Amino acid sequence: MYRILIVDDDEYFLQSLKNLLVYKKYEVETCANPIMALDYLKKSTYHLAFLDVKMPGIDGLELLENIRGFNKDISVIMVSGQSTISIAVEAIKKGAFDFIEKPVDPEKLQITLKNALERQILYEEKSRLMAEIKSRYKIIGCSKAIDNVINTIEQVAALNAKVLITGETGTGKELVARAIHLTSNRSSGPFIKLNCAAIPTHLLESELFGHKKGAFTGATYEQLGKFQAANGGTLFLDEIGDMDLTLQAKLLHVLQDNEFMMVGSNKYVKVDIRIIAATNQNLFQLIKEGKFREDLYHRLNVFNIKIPPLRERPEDIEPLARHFLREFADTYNKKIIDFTPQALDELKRYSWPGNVRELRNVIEKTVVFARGSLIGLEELQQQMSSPQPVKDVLFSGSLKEELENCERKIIMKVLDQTNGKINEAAKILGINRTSLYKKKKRLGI
Ligand SMILES: Nc1ncnc2c1ncn2[C@@H]1O[C@H](COP(=O)(O)OP(=O)(O)OP(=O)(O)O)[C@@H](O)[C@H]1O
Repeated sequence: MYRILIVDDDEYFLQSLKNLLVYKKYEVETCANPIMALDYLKKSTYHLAFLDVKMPGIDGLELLENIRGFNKDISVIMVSGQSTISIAVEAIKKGAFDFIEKPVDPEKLQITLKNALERQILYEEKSRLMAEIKSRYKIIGCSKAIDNVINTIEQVAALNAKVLITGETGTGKELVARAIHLTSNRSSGPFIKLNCAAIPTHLLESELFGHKKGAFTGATYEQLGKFQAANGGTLFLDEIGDMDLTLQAKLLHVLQDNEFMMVGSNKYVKVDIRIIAATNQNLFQLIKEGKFREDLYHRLNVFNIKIPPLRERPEDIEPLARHFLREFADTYNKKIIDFTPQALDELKRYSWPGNVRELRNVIEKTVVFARGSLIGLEELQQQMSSPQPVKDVLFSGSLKEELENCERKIIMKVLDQTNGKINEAAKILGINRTSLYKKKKRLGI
């Protein structure tokens, strides 16, 4: 049953509106004191509130502002004896759902109530779905950015539309792609990932489309490609910015016509797949440089999900760190319950160039070596690749040069520690192998 709170200093109005609503089978409470109304709203759950605009102490608009400070969910309908358009507009701007005038016209009240409660049902359904997506796919974070990402996952999942996910390395692009797949009506089909940067260009075509026996030297048997493997499901093209121009043209053709030819074949094969692509590169820049086809970009970018780097959403660090702490304490059977306040501060202060992947790796290593039930600052710093705060660095060249020097030194040190083992070094640095290869090349290591 829907619960409604009516706040008005006019006892006669309170009682008559209450009678009307109780008659319509709503559960109603009344409050003649606006300050006390705040307590009511903090202690109990209501689906809807009627607030009188003119009340002694704090008026309805101020009360509305206060309520929005701690409760974004409740639908609020403002009620006024001498309404003006400007008050109504202001109320809507402050988050009211609608505005009704005294004396209340029962028919108008009925329509407003119906609309408000319908919005409430939708709102609750949306919050439930968002919470479910967060917990089912373990997408952790309380920032507005993460809420926006989840919102978009929920919107695009049911559509068959292509999605382009952008964001720096380690921000969670693959996690989001999997969440879209699992929330969609293709969830029982396969989710196939192809990392376009990890496969040499000459092999990528056959990886994507498959090849016939004898199609090229070494093709001793027929092999199906990722397109066929993903039939009925989702194909996740990671690092799409690294795909070579000739292959981009072929991919464009498949996206237009949903058909392709295996290497060495002259017959078209039809497939039913959804494409999700991701990149940590700036595709606009690549288009400008003639390295990425603009038409392909538009085909892939029907919906765009941009995941900001962790340093731009520091409020996510604490919930993520605690989540990974629980995960690894379980995995390694350790009785660790939390971080010390100093360790938490350090986590929040660091800029996380490798984003969530780096944070996850640091927490894993720290848990492995931890002794007590709390992770302290020192234990944590031992596992962080660059615990120095940025403000301690003395600049001598341009910022870009300094950053590159710093990056070069760290990568060389870690490579030295791991005897040149790329996989291990990438893990310590919190980036993937491909990114490490690219960085080595760019920095001349
Ligand atoms: N919001 C999040 N909540 C929980 N785990 C996360 C979140 N974001 C990222 N992760 C974890 O961080 C790690 C890296 O994420 P993922 O591989 O999805 O990043 P990516 O952006 O695809 O990286 P790359 O560009 O290097 O391929 C994974 O272990 C992933 O589960």
